Amino acid sequence: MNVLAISGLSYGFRGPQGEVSVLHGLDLAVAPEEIVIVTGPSGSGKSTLLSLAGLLRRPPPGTVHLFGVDVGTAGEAALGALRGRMRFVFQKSYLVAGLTVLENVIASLVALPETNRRFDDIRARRMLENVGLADKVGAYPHQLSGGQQQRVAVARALVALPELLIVDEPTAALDREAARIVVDQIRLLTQTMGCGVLMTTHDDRIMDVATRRLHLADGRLSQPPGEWHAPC
Ligand SMILES: Nc1ncnc2c1ncn2[C@@H]1O[C@H](COP(=O)(O)OP(=O)(O)OP(=O)(O)O)[C@@H](O)[C@H]1O
Repeated sequence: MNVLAISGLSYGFRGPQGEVSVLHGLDLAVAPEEIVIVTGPSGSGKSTLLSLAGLLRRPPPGTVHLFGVDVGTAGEAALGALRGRMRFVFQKSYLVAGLTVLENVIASLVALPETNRRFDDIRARRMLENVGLADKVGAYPHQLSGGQQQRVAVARALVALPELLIVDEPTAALDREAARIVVDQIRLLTQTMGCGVLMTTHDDRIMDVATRRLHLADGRLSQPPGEWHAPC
C-alpha cells in the first residue's frame, strides 16, 4: 500500500482579490522505499503540497490518503495516530532552544509507544553518531553552526523510524559534505526500514538520491524538464 496517495487535489488561498488557485487536480503517490523529489519554481506550490500531505493543512475530503486513511475526513484521534507515523524536516531546524542536542532528539521519541524508555537515549545517541554529531550531544542549539543544527533536525526526524518522511529543502544551508550525510541517512532509512519520502529541493547536489522526480508548475505535476534517469 502507498504511504501517501493524492488524487485530484486542488487547493487555493483566499486573498484580497478572491480565491487564488495554487494546485490543480494533482495526482501523486509515494510507496514505501521511494524517494520522490518535487522541483519547481518559487511560488509554484511545493510547500503548500507538503503542508497538505503532512497534516499541516486540511485537504478536501477524498483527495489525500495517508496509510490508507482519508485525511480530509479523519477525526482528531485518527490524525494523532497518523502524526506518530510520519516526521518532517524543514529548511529551518526548529530545535527547542532550552534542550540539549540529545534531548531534542529524544523528544521525537517520547510520544511513541515503547516499553523501555532507556532505549530512547541509546537510539538518539546512535542517530547523532550517524549524522556526525556524537561529540555535540550535550551542546545547546545556539552553540552549533546552522549546518550542525540542521543535522540534529534530521536525526530528530529519522530516530523515530517514520513510515513517511516529508522534507522541505533540507540541504539549502548545508555544505557539500553535510548535505551528503543528510541524504545518505535519508536513503538508509528508506532502504532499511521501507520509509517513503516526499522531498522538495532546488539542490542539484542531492538529486541523485531520488528514485523518482516530478516537476510542479502552474499547479500541475509533470516529468522534470530535460533528461533525467533514476539511479540504478
Ligand atoms: N497562507 C497563504 N495565504 C495566501 N497565499 C499563500 C499562502 N501560502 C502560500 N501562498 C501562495 O501560494 C503560492 C504557493 O506558495 P508556496 O509557498 O507553496 O510555493 P513554493 O513552491 O513552496 O515556493 P518557494 O520555492 O519559494 O518556497 C504562492 O503564490 C504564495 O504566495
